[in-house]
Amino acid sequence: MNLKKLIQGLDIVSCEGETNREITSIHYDSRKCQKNSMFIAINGFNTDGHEYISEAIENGATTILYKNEVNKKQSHITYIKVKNSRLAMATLSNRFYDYPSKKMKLIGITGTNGKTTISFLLGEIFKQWGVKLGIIGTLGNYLGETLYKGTHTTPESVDLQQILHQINEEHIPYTVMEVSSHSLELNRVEDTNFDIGIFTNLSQDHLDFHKNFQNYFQAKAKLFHMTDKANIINGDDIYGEKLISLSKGREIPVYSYGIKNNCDFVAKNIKIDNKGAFFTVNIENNSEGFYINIPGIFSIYNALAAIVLAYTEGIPLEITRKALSNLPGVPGRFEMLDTNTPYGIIIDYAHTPAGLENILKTIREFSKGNVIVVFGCGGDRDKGKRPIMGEVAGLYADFMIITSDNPRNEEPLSIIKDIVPGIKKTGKPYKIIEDRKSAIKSALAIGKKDDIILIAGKGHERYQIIQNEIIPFDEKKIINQLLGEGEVDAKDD
Ligand SMILES: CC(=O)N[C@H]1[C@@H](OP(=O)(O)OP(=O)(O)OC[C@H]2O[C@@H](n3ccc(=O)[nH]c3=O)[C@H](O)[C@@H]2O)O[C@H](CO)[C@@H](O)[C@@H]1O[C@H](C)C(=O)N[C@@H](C)C(=O)N[C@H](CCC(=O)O)C(=O)O
Ligand SMILES: Nc1ncnc2c1ncn2[C@@H]1O[C@H](COP(=O)(O)OP(=O)(O)OP(=O)(O)O)[C@@H](O)[C@H]1O
Ligand SMILES: N[C@H](CCC[C@H](N)C(=O)O)C(=O)O
Ligand SMILES: [Mg+2]
Repeated sequence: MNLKKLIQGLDIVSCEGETNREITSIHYDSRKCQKNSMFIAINGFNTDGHEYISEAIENGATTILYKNEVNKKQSHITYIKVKNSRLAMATLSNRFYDYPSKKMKLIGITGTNGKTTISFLLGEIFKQWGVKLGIIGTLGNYLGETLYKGTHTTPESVDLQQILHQINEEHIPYTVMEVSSHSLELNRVEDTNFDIGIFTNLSQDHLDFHKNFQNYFQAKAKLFHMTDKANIINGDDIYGEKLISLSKGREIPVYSYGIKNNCDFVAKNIKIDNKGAFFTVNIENNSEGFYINIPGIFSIYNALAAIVLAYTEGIPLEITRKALSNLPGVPGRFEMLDTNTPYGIIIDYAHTPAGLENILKTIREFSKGNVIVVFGCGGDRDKGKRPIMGEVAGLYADFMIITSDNPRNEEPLSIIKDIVPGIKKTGKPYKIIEDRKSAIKSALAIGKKDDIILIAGKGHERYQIIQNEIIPFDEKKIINQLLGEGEVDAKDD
């Protein structure tokens, strides 16, 4: 694309050098720059992109978009100074790929827990409907049936617009994407045209980044001002209620869902067993029955969000009903392993106090024996959630093994030390085993008939992040190996 055209109307502080040149790609990482590309220098939290400008040029960048001062400018390079390089990157990426979000129906999901699960429920509903759906989220980016692995739940703006463009190229009419609070705060989704926004819930997470709950909520709330067709909101969540009042000022419909409050779509006649949950919803004056084959009250909330979206899109209720009752399972979410053990083993991605509480409460309801939980907390992430997770585990489990999750650059034992005071409040027995594999091994050795062992926190992840290294760590394979038997259950491998 011609640079002059690309930067037209952009809020530019200064521009030096030739603007009549072709830009073949846009990059925020100097190591990825190609011939005739644009490098956008971002002043990050760890390092400063401005330090890599010469490397970007060596790799072929001919245009540099930047925010801070740049010394030693080269005459054959174009330098464009802006006030906010992340924001400019989002605007330029959107234009570079010719506004891809405008050419599809885009559904954004935000909230602390449930985003990936709801996107998978929608994936199954659309599959049954026979309409292609792109999915962008924690598990990667699905273009129809093809999975492209990603590094973030919500990609950086350039990557996001490139994926949306690819979705257009493949003639996929709908996309559902998880919109993380980081992405809303860091302008990754700026200028993206969302049709519908879905809100799941808000509870403690990511306060390392947002600093306080109000900022966290404000970041999430942005999505509901970016939508132009409808907002679908959990009316039982207090932050959902706030969003409903905020959305009322907008000229688009707001559909609320819930169990307790006076919502537009309310689940009633709830019956939960160890395989799933049945409930009815009043739709067009008919009491419609649904069964989701994932247990737990939280599954009903996830199902409701998907049902409302499907209903408002005109998807026949029969299709939604069939999809929800035959879900193939969401990788790493309430994944009950198929083992020959006298106890059950569940792998789940619960990594927040609310997530852990929901899953443990659900297991508690159907477990005939003891509930044993193996978990830790991520390093370099919200420290405040650690003792709360300890307390939640103590309240609902019979025995806990506290271990490492992704310690990143923290000392695993100091993370564990932050969890312990919460457990101590409950007086429940626990053990500390820093090495996650040994912790799992110990749980398998303790397990007795009818017990449930929950291995929480890492879900679909197949690695551990220790310092800056990503080390292979596949919980299913490890359990398999420890049990010394054949395949445990390799359905999503
Ligand atoms: C807090 C956060 O989100 N940080 C993101 C941010 O990093 P940053 O601003 O600190 O960047 P930096 O590492 O200081 O580097 C500054 C710039 O120098 C560039 N650079 C760096 C080195 C080099 O050799 N050359 C070069 O050009 C980098 O590409 C970058 O553009 O911008 C980077 C580039 O896009 C992201 O990779 C990085 O995600 C980090 C790795 C991360 O872990 N993010 C997590 C917390 C996250 O975003 N999670 C949410 C999900 C959360 C949820 O559960 O809801 C997500 O959407 O994935
Ligand atoms: N509606 C819900 N309410 C509370 N907890 C939930 C809900 N849905 C799922 N969970 C719990 O949270 C965990 C994570 O679920 P999921 O991956 O769907 O959330 P997410 O919002 O995509 O998380 P992330 O922010 O990490 O992408 C699940 O493994 C489960 O334990
Ligand atoms: N999306 C979440 C994932 C947490 C998963 C957990 N295993 C951890 O590393 O803390 C985050 O970035 O906080
Ligand atoms: Mg997710």
